Amino acid sequence: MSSDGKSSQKSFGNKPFILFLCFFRYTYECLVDTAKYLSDKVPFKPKVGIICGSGLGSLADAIENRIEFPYEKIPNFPLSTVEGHVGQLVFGYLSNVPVVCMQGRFHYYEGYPLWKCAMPVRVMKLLGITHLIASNAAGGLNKDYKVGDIMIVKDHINLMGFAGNNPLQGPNDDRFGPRFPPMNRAYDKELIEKAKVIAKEVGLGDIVHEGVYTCLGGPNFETVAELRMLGMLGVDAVGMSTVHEVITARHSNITVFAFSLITNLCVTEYHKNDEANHDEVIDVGKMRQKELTKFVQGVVKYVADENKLVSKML
Ligand SMILES: O=P(O)(O)O[C@@H]1C[C@H](O)[C@@H](CO)O1
Ligand SMILES: Nc1nc2[nH]cnc2c(=O)[nH]1
Repeated sequence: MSSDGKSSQKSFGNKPFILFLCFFRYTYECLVDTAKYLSDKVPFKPKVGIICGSGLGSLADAIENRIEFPYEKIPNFPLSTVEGHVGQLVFGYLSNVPVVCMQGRFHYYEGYPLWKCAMPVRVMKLLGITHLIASNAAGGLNKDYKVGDIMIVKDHINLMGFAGNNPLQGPNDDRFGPRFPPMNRAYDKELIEKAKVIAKEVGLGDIVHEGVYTCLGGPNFETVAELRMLGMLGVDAVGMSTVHEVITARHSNITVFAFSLITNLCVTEYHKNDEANHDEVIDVGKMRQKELTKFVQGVVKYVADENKLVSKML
């Protein structure tokens, strides 16, 4: 939020007009409405936001003292339409830390513009989060990766942004963040280093990598030529999400940690006949759910201890 709280946007007094506007662009007032609907029903302020990727919804199952809001009940929220995405916002405690978790996310290929896909990040900011943990299922492009490995995201290539498709497109509201936010420190270096230690502690040590993620629009998986090009660009894992959520989070000065579960190996040879499919993506998520839950719990605990976030059960 800008210090003076001033905005370059006009604010409209009457509510019906605000809600009408929400169909075209999530104004600050519209998202305040959404956040207020939730905060009126949740007796604590979440400090860490979590986004569960495809097949990773089980990360939310460990949340205690939960309060669940199906997306269709939340004003102005889109709906999750993809298998492997439950479609609810879960408030509660993880490692005794107050959290809010998206059990299911939104994707560009579902027909939502990027600003709509990333709107829950702004709602979570308005609810009080200071840190975001984003997870996703991704294809492994780096030759060292195997199915079931974890890639901690050290950076991303905003491929969709190269064509100007960006969640921050359009008028900027200074109450969220600056017109031109820097992205060279998008992924918190300290959290990355600590996460590697935590990964070892939960038995993931020898399957954890650090790499570059990119998001394509989808819904198709990539061709051989596309993957070869991405490999030449230095991409280690390929997905269809996360980048626009991270850009939106960094715009609002949220500290970000993100990781990919490698659910399939990208096919970069014409003689190979393997084909990626969503069922396999979901299955790999199920295979890894126990260790990943412990991993995320460890990262959340570290964030709370390091930042002295309020951590008490109700
Ligand atoms: O939501 P994420 O990015 O984890 O899901 C990935 C991308 C597609 O939605 C899906 C394809 O199987 O996995
Ligand atoms: N774009 C993309 N997203 C994925 N999500 C899981 N696997 C893949 C993949 O191979 N490509």
